[in-house]
Amino acid sequence: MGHLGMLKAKLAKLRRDLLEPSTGAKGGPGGEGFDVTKVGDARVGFVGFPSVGKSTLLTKLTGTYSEAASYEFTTLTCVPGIVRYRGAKIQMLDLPGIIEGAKDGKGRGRQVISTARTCNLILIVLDCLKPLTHKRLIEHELERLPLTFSRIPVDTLSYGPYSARRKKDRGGINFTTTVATPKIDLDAVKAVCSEYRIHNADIHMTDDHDLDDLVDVIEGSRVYIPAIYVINKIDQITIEELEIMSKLPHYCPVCAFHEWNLDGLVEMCWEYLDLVRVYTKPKGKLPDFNEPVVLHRQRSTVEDFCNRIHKTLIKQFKYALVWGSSVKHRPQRVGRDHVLHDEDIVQIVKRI
Ligand SMILES: Nc1nc2c(ncn2[C@@H]2O[C@H](COP(=O)(O)OP(=O)(O)OP(=O)(O)O)[C@@H](O)[C@H]2O)c(=O)[nH]1
Ligand SMILES: [K+]
Ligand SMILES: [Mg+2]
Repeated sequence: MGHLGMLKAKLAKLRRDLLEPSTGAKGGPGGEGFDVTKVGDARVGFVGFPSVGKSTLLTKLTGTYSEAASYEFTTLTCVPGIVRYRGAKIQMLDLPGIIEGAKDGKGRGRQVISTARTCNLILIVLDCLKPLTHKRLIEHELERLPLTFSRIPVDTLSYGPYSARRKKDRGGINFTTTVATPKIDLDAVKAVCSEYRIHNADIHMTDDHDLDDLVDVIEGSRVYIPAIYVINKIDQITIEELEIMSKLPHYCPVCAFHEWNLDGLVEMCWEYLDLVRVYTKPKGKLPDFNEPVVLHRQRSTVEDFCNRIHKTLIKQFKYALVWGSSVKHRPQRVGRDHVLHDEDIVQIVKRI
């Protein structure tokens, strides 16, 4: 027994070593995510402590096998699967378990967190027998997750007294102003940006403001990733306990193993992803209800719709005809800035 115990401990230690990033390769300030291609209309990442059931959940939800076992750190990499729901393709990512200290580079923590940043929704998977302690620890690890800038299109970063234009990957921080003797200088701006992990941006100030204003502008432009707490293994608790957990906001109780409430979870993901399905209608033909163009609610204008169909379509755009809840008349003629609703039908009329 003693010998077996020692072997088990050694094995666990070796598995943990496997997870440690090799010396010196800490992956930069944000760390590098796993190299998994984004496919589909939205991406959902599973984050949680080891052995809470993330891989079991992926296998049951998507049909893509991800190894599950009773020992910790069974999953050492990112395993993608796909769920098709209401005409949309949702990519789901099973990730290695994270442990306390993940964000400081423990285990594959940084890689997991970097990958989580690329998601449109995060499922924080908890074991219902230890939800509260785990929940606090995970939230602490994810604390820097609110995205700064990374999902905001370049030309919309113009707020209040500042306009900040984010460059793609290089150029550093530039600061320009029309104020003769500004209260702040480039070094100060750089310091603030670095706190927010903004490494490349052009920041222009038209009136004399201080650093607090800059912080407010950046704070105001942060994009948060929605999250659902998936409480797994509810086969282990009583109905009374389950009832309490079901009432908590953003909680979704499931049993991955027996596939209990997985439909409920997918429905909740759909709701939190806030997607908009738009059906295309070619002239003189019926709309295509099988393959909707799936947009995100924040980016669901007619122009966004066109860009998803073809890069150059907007250049030939004259107007669009829209049927659905976003318009009063059916059809109604609209311009490129018109915001589309879920299940609208659109016909693009081109200039000749
Ligand atoms: N009772 C019960 N056990 C479950 C449930 N879901 C998963 N398990 C078990 O929990 C253990 C861990 O499951 P995994 O899917 O490997 O967990 P994981 O979160 O992917 O673990 P790591 O990859 O090691 O981080 C396995 O023995 C599963 O069979 C469930 O709903 N109920
Ligand atoms: K496991
Ligand atoms: Mg796993």
